[in-house]
Amino acid sequence: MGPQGSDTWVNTEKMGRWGVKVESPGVRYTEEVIEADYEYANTRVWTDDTGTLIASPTVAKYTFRTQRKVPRLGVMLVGLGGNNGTTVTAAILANRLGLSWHTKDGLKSANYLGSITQASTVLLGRDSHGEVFVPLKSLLPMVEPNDIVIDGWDISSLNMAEAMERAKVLDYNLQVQLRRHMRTIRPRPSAYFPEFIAANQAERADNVLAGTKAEILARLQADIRDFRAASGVEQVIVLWTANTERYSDVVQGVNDTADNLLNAINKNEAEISPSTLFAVASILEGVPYINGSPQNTFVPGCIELAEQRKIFIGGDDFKSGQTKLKSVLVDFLVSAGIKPKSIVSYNHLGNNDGKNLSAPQTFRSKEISKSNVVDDVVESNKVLYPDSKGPDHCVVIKYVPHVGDTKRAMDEYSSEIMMAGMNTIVVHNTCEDSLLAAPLIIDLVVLAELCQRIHFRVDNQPDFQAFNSALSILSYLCKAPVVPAGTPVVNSLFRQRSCIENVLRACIGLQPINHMLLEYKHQYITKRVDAGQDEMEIPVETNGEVNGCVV
Ligand SMILES: NC(=O)c1ccc[n+]([C@@H]2O[C@H](COP(=O)([O-])OP(=O)(O)OC[C@H]3O[C@@H](n4cnc5c(N)ncnc54)[C@H](O)[C@@H]3O)[C@@H](O)[C@H]2O)c1
Ligand SMILES: O=P([O-])([O-])O[C@@H]1[C@@H](O)[C@H](O)[C@@H](O)[C@H](O)[C@@H]1O
Repeated sequence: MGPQGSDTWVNTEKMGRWGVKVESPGVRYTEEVIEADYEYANTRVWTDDTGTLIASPTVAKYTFRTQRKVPRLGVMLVGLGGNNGTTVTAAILANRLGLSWHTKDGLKSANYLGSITQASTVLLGRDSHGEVFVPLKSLLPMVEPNDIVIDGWDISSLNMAEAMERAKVLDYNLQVQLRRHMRTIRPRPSAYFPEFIAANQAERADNVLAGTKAEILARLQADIRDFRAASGVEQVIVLWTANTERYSDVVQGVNDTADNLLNAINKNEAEISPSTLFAVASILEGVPYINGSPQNTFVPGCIELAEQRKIFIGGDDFKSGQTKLKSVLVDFLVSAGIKPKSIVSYNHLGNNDGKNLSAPQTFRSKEISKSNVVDDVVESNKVLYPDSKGPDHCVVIKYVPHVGDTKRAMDEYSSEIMMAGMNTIVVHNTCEDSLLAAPLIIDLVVLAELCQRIHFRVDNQPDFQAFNSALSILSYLCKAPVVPAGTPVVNSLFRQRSCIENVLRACIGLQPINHMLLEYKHQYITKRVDAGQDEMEIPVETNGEVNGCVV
């Protein structure tokens, strides 16, 4: 049987689904699991007593075990009625219904462009004709976004059809087709503490919960249980796509430990934000919580609570456009030995996110996440930055109502090149910001759900374990990755993507693609042999492999 009960492993018109099956002594398939032995090669570095840097190869033996049954997934969005919330909900409905709509540029159809799980491929290996690329989602059984059940909360009471219209993101002819489906979804009333977001958001806050923070926490937990029971979903993930909050102060005795955080909620402490309250509710209900905004939802006490309860948390702040490109350009420049000296990132947008970010305290949260994304690459090159002093870096966001969700981003990268030369790259980018973020929401929940089904054992450990609570594998999707203590923060986009690809490959017993192409870099002593309908040259002293393919 193939994944998810299919009876074939390769793409067929009938199924339209891909499934990759690995043939190897170290990979075992049962009805319930895919189990794979994997040698994890690494390099340990240390300095000996002469000051010489020593590098030593290491190998750890892992056994990965992935449950094959994909659960019916429910996703509860905090900020359901916002631009991102309405857009991702509409996209799932439009794809599920197979909708198409007329625009001035012709007939358009629903898709998941911008999602790496739904629209990207990975290099699997080589056959006798060359490289074979397969959809990333074919490596392991994953949730089908069309099957996701959406629910959530918003401080605005508009139903989802009204909220979609307010967002002004999707084409009118698509909205007309979606209206009757969207109007039946109405956000649940939410936790609203005005001091954590811009004052200008008060005008939409007509759907809020009253009571102490402990009473609100209990209500949010009840909402999660109610959704699970009423919808019949088997797994729930809560994801914050509500407004950016100001940073919470980390206060000893209030939110510095799990016990203090729970006590602080019971004492109705002021310095507990709505987003942290949602995180605590999710963790206490045993469901993963992902933060799509830049604020420090995961105060130390919240992280400790997640670790105690072994619940996944992920974030922060969707890495959707200007910052995503920055994490590529700076990586390219620095790894090419070119020295960025100044980076200026300006954008203006007119959606409600931009309106909320027009307040200094909420803008500061975003400024931090948009600025720190170059730190790892600067730190990686002491030839260019011996004192670790990186480039001048300026982030500007302006609220211009007229442009709506169609953000205008302008970036300037000025870099020092050889012999006192200067290189200046200017980028202009216009996009509907929510159409960049919505596919990331899909990827975040699809990957977080998959990680719940992956366990592994290392060397001779008797028991299988899960990933750490802070899901660092989600870093590719976030501006400010939340990682376990002591883990390096990686912002380089293609290092982050390689992490996802190679963890999925390890789960099916495949080594990382190393791009060395050694088999094409030396001359084989060959002989001509029959190979099916034609002849092929194969190496004489090998097991019949040529160009890495067994013939
Ligand atoms: N490209 C992007 O759109 C992008 C990229 C990265 C991060 N983000 C972040 O995603 C978040 C959402 O972006 P958006 O464009 O959808 O913004 P939005 O303002 O359109 O939507 C936010 C929604 O959250 C609601 N809300 C505010 N406080 C709430 C609370 N306590 N509980 C429940 N609902 C609450 C608001 O009423 C609104 O409907 C923002 O924090 C933004 O910074 C967006
Ligand atoms: O494009 P990007 O930097 O990845 O992310 C976006 C910012 O450019 C924009 O200013 C902000 O309003 C959005 O919330 C989002 O953060």
